[in-house]
Amino acid sequence: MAEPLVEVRGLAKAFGGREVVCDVTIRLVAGDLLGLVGANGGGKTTTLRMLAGLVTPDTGSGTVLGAAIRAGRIDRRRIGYMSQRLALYPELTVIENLHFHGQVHGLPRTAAGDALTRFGLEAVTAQRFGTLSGGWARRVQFAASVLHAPPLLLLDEPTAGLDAVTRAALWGWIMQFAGTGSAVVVSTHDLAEAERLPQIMLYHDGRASARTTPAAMIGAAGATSLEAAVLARAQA
Ligand SMILES: Nc1ncnc2c1ncn2[C@@H]1O[C@H](COP(=O)(O)OP(=O)(O)OP(=O)(O)O)[C@@H](O)[C@H]1O
Repeated sequence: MAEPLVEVRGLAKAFGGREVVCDVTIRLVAGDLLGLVGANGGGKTTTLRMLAGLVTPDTGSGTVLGAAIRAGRIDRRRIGYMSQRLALYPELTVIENLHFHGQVHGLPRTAAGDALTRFGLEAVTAQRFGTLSGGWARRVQFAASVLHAPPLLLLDEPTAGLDAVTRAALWGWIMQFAGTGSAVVVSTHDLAEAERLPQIMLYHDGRASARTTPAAMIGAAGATSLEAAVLARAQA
């Protein structure tokens, strides 16, 4: 059996005495593409931040890339993390940001140029990151998060607010990246998008359903779409 890249059990996190993630268990091996799906405020971002080593779980156990999740030793350099906030340097141009990112990861200088071509960023090469439109900024963020070919890629609502063409391109790159043998976790509240993912966990108020396929969830609800299945669950 393949060695897990992530194997965590019973993760929980509270802020100000309110539990926002409760008893979440995730196991990922190379090639997995898992969607964390559900309404705003359900705990998806907090889960991703715990996997990224940015938030320490209050309880739970297990490892992320071999490091104990509660010991604060997760090697963040081996993780690609795309947050909902625009996390690159606004005053640097696109190529400068990618060069900087490449340098941090010890990549050859050619890596940034390769990424420009791969993700169709030539038109904005010399533009300051802070002046990009939302769609271009997301593309650049995605390029930065995969530049170092991390074995674990965590994407928080990567397609939120994007037009249909950019969204389709981004999903294409996400699927392609998962196919290279890394594990990818992607959060989304867009159920039509989630329906295309091979595996999902449905979040509601900090609790996540067992991992399943969209088809199984639709079938179990006797519904015709993931959206209808989730609505049926919410009204049950
Ligand atoms: N650092 C924090 N301090 C206090 N509360 C927080 C903190 N981080 C998250 N929360 C709260 O935890 C809850 C879960 O938030 P989280 O961002 O994990 O959900 P989400 O499913 O990703 O939602 P969204 O889709 O809106 O990003 C929310 O009510 C949020 O306000």
